[in-house]
Formats: sequence, structure tokens, C-alpha cells
Amino acid sequence: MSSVLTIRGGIPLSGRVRVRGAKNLVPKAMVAALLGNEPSTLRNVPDIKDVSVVTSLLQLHGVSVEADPATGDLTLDPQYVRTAAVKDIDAHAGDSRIPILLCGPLIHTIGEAFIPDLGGCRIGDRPIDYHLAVLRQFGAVVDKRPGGISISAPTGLKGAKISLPYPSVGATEQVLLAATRAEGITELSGAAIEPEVIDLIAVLQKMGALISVMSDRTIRIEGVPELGGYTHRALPDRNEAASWASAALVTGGDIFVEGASQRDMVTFLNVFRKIGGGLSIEDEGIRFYHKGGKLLPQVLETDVHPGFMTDWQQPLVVALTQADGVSIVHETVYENRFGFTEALVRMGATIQLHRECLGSVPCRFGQRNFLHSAVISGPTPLHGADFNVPDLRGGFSHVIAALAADGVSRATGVDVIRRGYEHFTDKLEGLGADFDVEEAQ
Ligand SMILES: CC(=O)N[C@H]1[C@@H](OP(=O)(O)OP(=O)(O)OC[C@H]2O[C@@H](n3ccc(=O)[nH]c3=O)[C@H](O)[C@@H]2O)O[C@H](CO)[C@@H](O)[C@@H]1O
Ligand SMILES: C=C(OP(=O)(O)O)C(=O)O
Repeated sequence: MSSVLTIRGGIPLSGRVRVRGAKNLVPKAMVAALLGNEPSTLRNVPDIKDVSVVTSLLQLHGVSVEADPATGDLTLDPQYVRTAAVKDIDAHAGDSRIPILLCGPLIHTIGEAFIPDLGGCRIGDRPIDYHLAVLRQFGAVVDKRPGGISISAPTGLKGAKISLPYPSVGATEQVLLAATRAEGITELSGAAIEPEVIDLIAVLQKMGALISVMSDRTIRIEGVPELGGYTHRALPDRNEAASWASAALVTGGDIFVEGASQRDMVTFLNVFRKIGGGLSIEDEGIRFYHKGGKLLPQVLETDVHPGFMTDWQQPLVVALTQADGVSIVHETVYENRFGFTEALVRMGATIQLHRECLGSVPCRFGQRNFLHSAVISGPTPLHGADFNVPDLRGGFSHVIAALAADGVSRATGVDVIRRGYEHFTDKLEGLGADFDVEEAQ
């Protein structure tokens, strides 16, 4: 059973919210702590479900984790790492995709790993073939079992020359976490260079790793026999910041996002400004507001960094339903990330999905029958509707659409949103939203 929100729409969201460390870095930095021979401290850690899932997983393996939710400091001590019982791990991995990143660190520390089937948002097939291919190149033996995979490395992990077919964030992190303590040199070409990947590299460098990032998406790692601990402040969550920015546009509001960082959001900020949104970039954060005039339609495609992030797409589509004219969004990272538009159409939006690549560059999904391009015609008034939250960003998008809509909406399954948005109902309340929460039993 998950919480239910009853939302009475039509009120512009206005006020201040604070974003802390990025969901797409923090759990990975927690996994990196396993590689050290002394405790690590991660700062600016948000109170989100993905952090509690990884905390439980690490604790099952004997890592001592101490959290101070008020300061956001998390101390991880890997001194007593041990093999955990498979059935226990199984019970705790359901919601997250992070367990696959435990492979390298667990093999280095205890010689083996059992990785339960992964959770995460259902926005495509989300295979792990790159991860497994990479691990095999390091010399790991992968055994598929019911409920997960079992991995060992009888002669240890050895550096390798690896080329990714697509700059996958997760597979790049897999290489980083496996290579830093592998024997010899690893050269990874076609790597992801998202800010969260670079922040993970910063964490590993603090631990003693030798990692160079070249100008052509190649990363070179010189393996070292042991690593120490780290103290690191996680980079801010640019996806949460962009989500609140879209919420300000959709509801005709004005939100100051404390902690938002311009440097990691340049592409988003350009699009936000081109739509007609108001921006004020300050040292402590960014103010996003609706200027009162018409919003302008956009043509954009999601891409790997420094392109327009796939995670920004869903909340922004809600804003585009209020733009004056026809917008086109081509999703090139995930083949199935427009399912959430069905509820928006029920709320009054005009959105058509297409199998063709409606973008300047044909993508991997073009000839494969996936509804991965959206044509959005606006502005269309939105009205309240009932919906079940489909995934993290889709759920947030539905909630902001309901907050802008006339009438009452009922949202079920909203706990999914807590996987990546810290205290989001408290933040909504602070911004003046009118809603009731029926908490989960
Ligand atoms: C490049 C990119 O934008 N990555 C996004 C991706 O990271 P995340 O790490 O979750 O996903 P990946 O970057 O690995 O996936 C990118 C693409 O590669 C494919 N793939 C990945 C691994 C694999 O073994 N086989 C395979 O085919 C995926 O299906 C997807 O189509 O989702 C996160 C959460 O939404 C975003 O924050 C990241 O920005
Ligand atoms: C899809 C997302 O996350 P995950 O990869 O954890 O499912 C997301 O952050 O939007």
C-alpha cells in the first residue's frame, strides 16, 4: 500500500525549496565507500528511498552506516565487510538499480557478489548487458541464477581495454568501480561524462584512485592495490531542481530552488529561457518563475551530457502543454519514456506519440516500433483526473499537472516519488499547494 494524494489544483506554487545531493550520485558514492580500508563521510545526503535501499544493502554486507538526516552527513565504515545471505539481499533490492554497481567493490573486498534482479523505473527494457560484458572483460565469471546473478573472479579483476556501444552512465560507473582496484590499466572509450560521473571520479580520486578523463570520452584508470576513505559533499540534484523549475512554469508560479547549480544545468536553463520562463541565477540557488506572458513551443531531443537530459523531459512536457503552439520532443535515451502522457491526455492535454525519430538525428529506436517522439499542441486547459504514479519523474509530472489543473485529482502510488524527491509533500505544502495525504499503512 502506498500513499494517496488528493490534489485541489489551480494554485500557483510559490516560495522556496532546498535541493540536496543528487539521487544519481549519492547511492553510487555510498557503494564506492566499500572499496576503502577506512571510513568515508558523504555530505549533503538527501532523505530519499534510494539512499535507504542502499543503506540496507551495505548494512547486510557488514558496512556500518551512520546517518544524520538533519545535517545530511553519512558515515560509512567498511571495516567488517562480509558476504551477506542471498535471501536477505533479495528482500531489500526491489526498488533500486544500484545493486549492480556492487559487483566490482564486493569482488575486490570479499571475492564474490550476488546481485538480485534490479528495480528502478519502467521506462524501457533497461538491460544490463553492457555491465556484464564489462565485468567479463575484467575477468569476472557471471552465473545467471533465479532471482539474480552470481559473480566471482577466480584470479582477481584485471585492467582491460573497453569500448561501450553507447555512453551508458551505469556501465561507465561499473567500469570506474571495478577498475580503480583492478590490477593494471583500464582504458574505457565511449564513456559517459555526466556531472554525476565526474563527481564519482572526484570521490574515487579522494580515496587514492588514479583516473584521467580525456577530451574524447575516454577514461583511463591505473589500478591501485588499496584505497582509503573520503570526505565529499555530493553535487546538487539537477534533476530535482529542473523538476521544480517546470512546476513553477506549469502552475504559473515562482520558486527559488536553493542549492540548484547553474554549471550542471546550462542546457536546461537555455531551454527554460527559450520557452519564456523567468530565471534569476544567484549564489545560493536559482529562482524560476512564470513571467505572465505566453509560453513558446519548443523542438528538442533528449541526449547524453551535455545534451538535454532524459530526466528533465517528463516534467518539461507538462510545461509544454501550456505553450502556445506545437512542440516536438524526441526521446533518444529510453525507448519507452512517454507512457506518462496517457494521464496528461486524460487531463486535457493534446499529445500524440510517434514511432518515427522526430528529431535532427535518427536514434537507436527509430526503426524499432517504439513510441519515442511526442508532438504536443497547446495551450490546453488541464482538468483534474485520477491516476496511479507510473515512475519517479512521470509521477512528479502528474502531480504538477494536477496542481495546475481545474478541479480535484486523486493520485495513488505516490511513494515512488519519494525514491528521488526528498520530503516532496512537505515542500509542496511550503509552496502553498492544496492537497491531503493519506499515508501508507
Ligand atoms: C546516458 C543517460 O542519459 N543516462 C541516464 C540514465 O542513466 P542509467 O545509468 O540509469 O542508464 P544508462 O545510462 O546506463 O542507460 C542509457 C541507455 O543505455 C541502455 N543500456 C544501458 C546499460 C546496459 O547494460 N545496456 C543498455 O542497453 C539503456 O537501456 C538506455 O537506453 O538514466 C538516469 C536516470 O534516468 C539518468 O540520470 C542518466 O542521465
Ligand atoms: C529513472 C530514474 O532513475 P533510476 O535509474 O533509478 O530508475 C530517474 O532518476 O529518473
